[in-house]
Amino acid sequence: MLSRHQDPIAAIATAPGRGAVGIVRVSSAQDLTPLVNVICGRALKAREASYLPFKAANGDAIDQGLALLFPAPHSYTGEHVLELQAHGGPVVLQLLLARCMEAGAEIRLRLAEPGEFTQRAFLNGKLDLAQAEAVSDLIDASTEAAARSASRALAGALSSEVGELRDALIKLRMLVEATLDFPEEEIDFLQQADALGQLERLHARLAAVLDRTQQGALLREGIKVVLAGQPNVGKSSLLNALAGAELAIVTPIPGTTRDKVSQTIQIEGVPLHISDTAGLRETEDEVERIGVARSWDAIADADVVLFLHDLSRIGQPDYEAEDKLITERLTGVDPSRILQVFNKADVLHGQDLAPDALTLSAKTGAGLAELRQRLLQQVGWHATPEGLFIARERHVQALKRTREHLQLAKEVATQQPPALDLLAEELRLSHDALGEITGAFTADDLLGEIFSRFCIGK
Ligand SMILES: Nc1nc2c(c(=O)[nH]1)N(C=O)[C@@H](CNc1ccc(C(=O)N[C@@H](CCC(=O)O)C(=O)O)cc1)CN2
Ligand SMILES: Nc1nc2c(ncn2[C@@H]2O[C@H](COP(=O)(O)OP(=O)(O)OP(=O)(O)O)[C@@H](O)[C@H]2O)c(=O)[nH]1
Ligand SMILES: [Mg+2]
Repeated sequence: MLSRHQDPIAAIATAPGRGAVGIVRVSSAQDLTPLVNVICGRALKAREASYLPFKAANGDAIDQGLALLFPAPHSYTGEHVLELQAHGGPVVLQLLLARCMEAGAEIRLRLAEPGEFTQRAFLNGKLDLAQAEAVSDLIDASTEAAARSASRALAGALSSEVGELRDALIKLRMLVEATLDFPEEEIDFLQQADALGQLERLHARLAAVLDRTQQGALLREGIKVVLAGQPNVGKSSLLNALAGAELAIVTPIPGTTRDKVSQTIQIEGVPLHISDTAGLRETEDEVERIGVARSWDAIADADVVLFLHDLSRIGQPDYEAEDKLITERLTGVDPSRILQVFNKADVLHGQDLAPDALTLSAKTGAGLAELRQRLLQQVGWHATPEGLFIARERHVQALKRTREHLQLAKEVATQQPPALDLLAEELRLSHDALGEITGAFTADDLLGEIFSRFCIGK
């Protein structure tokens, strides 16, 4: 019996809906000649487009289109791949897919699951896991910078950085393992080869790759920013100013915003998921109270909280007391995630504000450019998008685990005499963690999870 990963599969590869051209594709470990003969009416030359009618079971043409056969292993999946490029109507493509299923019944053709074509490309060694993820990230890219860096990751930018680290790690492992086999020479051997120096250089290189990977992950995941503060300080006005659109309702009435309003904007290609929230205050109004509870949830979940203050009310006892209450409740939030922002600078300029406080006007736009820079700085964005590759939090975590084991290895190696078996073990664990990025050591359920997030036909 064939395993799930060897069944022939078929899907519509193009986006649902109407389009100029639509593609049905089939991938199979077995020869596709019989299927081609039935649907195309003749044999196809390898990797050459042929214009012909796609035949229904009764011999009628479903459509006239281009057929392409990529014999294994020279295809996207590494298997035999047939592409039927038809006119891009949803009904035509459904008919064509149904026709493939019917004609492919004999080879037990089934519908592909999301990401299954790319999963096969991975399983057949056409792409490693980081590249396969980049395929999905390229399709999902929401900014130009994200698309460019996904394309670089697809071309293997992250993979080759990881590959270089891995090669250095393997060299070191071999040295330590060899030393373990000749205990009488052990210390000399390691010293001669400058094992500690190698370890330190590897550690430094890993730090550089980790930094670039973190930048790449920022580009993919973006940052959650929450606008918080008392009613009427200008949170909704600031959201609108940052988004450049009238998204949230603005009025002089305190308590205008009840529900969270969110919008994704980009700064230098980094996606910022901004949420405007209900003004924080004690209230008898039930709807507003629910809104305020949601504000606190949003604050707890944010990467950055912009705590807004109203310059025109600073010094007023009621206002100050309310701000103090909010400040007290914010002590549960990591202070490095909070930015103090003083709004309405057009009315009144800063008095004795904290030195790192931001002063701006949502109304005139003064100070917004500085806010944008501070937001990027706050989340550690220091890259120029050129040469960057897209990455995921998963990659960052794997690199951090790699670093932890290297750190432990360094500690063992500096002891006198070093415990060689421990050193070997830490290097092995480090190597395993690194391997998770490209999929050399990756659990099946994680693979399933990664590919299930792709679109169907990819
Ligand atoms: N029509 C069509 N366009 C497409 C795809 C596709 O599957 N079909 N792709 C899919 O998502 C992307 C391109 N990816 C591809 C990757 C490898 C091969 C391929 O045939 N590789 C062979 C031969 C390489 C060569 O000629 O140098 C190989 O790897 O052996 C094809 C498409 C984007 N455009
Ligand atoms: N002069 C001046 N007025 C502003 C500025 N920003 C907001 N306002 C005014 O302040 C009032 C409240 O603004 P909103 O943006 O609705 O305030 P909010 O913080 O969202 O208020 P709630 O939704 O009630 O919590 C409106 O009348 C705005 O026009 C500013 O920079 N300068
Ligand atoms: Mg509001």
